[in-house]
Amino acid sequence: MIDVAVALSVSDGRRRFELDVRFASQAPVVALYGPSGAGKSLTLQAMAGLLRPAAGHVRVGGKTWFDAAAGVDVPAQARGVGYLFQHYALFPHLSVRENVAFGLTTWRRRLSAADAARVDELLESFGLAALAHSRPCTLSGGQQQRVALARALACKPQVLLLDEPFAALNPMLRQQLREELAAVRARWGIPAVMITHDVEDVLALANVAYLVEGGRAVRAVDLDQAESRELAASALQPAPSRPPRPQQARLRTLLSTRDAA
Ligand SMILES: Nc1ncnc2c1ncn2[C@@H]1O[C@H](COP(=O)(O)OP(=O)(O)OP(=O)(O)O)[C@@H](O)[C@H]1O
Repeated sequence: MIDVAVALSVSDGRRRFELDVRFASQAPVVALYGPSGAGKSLTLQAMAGLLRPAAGHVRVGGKTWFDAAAGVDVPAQARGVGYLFQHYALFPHLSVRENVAFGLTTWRRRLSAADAARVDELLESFGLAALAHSRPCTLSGGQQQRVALARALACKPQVLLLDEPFAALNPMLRQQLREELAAVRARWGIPAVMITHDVEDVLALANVAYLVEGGRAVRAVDLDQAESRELAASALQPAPSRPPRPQQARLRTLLSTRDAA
């Protein structure tokens, strides 16, 4: 169960943005979908403990990571989050294998045999074994993305937080990597929250999608109950100026929760 209710305000002195996002889902893959600047990345950062909300809570898999009322605020490094950043953020001076193993090592400890086996399994799963000793700058975009995914999974996270995981890839690679991610995520049984602008990502990977607009989750779409990809895609269009269509009545049934809260 992923249960998020975060309220916070960010300001750089001239601009101010109010975030008040709530959603709760048992789904293995939750998508946060919506226009640029809607508050999706801030939500993920608050889940990861990189931003401290003024109010609300973050609960994942029965554990409370943050609860403003109860004074709970588990440090980011203790939350068990596998975070995939938009631009991968690989360490350029480390090899592929060292990047994947990064979260499992400390400056004085070598990898345990079990951790080393896990790293090797991830390298194998993502087709990276032959590149294990290469540096990130010598890899293609798709290969770099696989390294970032493997690194996010290496520390056995409670949840994967994926910020636009496929945005930098060409359409063919996107499709391939969606399939790889879906397979590996399911095999390791780790729930994920994914930010995306791309309806295809939602349709390929998510069980439920929350449309985020203006700092709020304004609508939930249960994709497991979607009657068709077309209907699900229609349901995810932002509200303004959507022309009335014959499917509208059927679409309403897709919107299992009109207000995501
Ligand atoms: N430190 C900050 N100070 C002021 N405004 C901020 C700060 N951080 C983020 N914002 C603003 O908050 C809003 C939400 O940002 P956020 O990064 O969550 O959007 P997003 O939905 O992830 O967008 P995108 O899809 O483009 O990545 C944006 O308008 C952004 O400019």
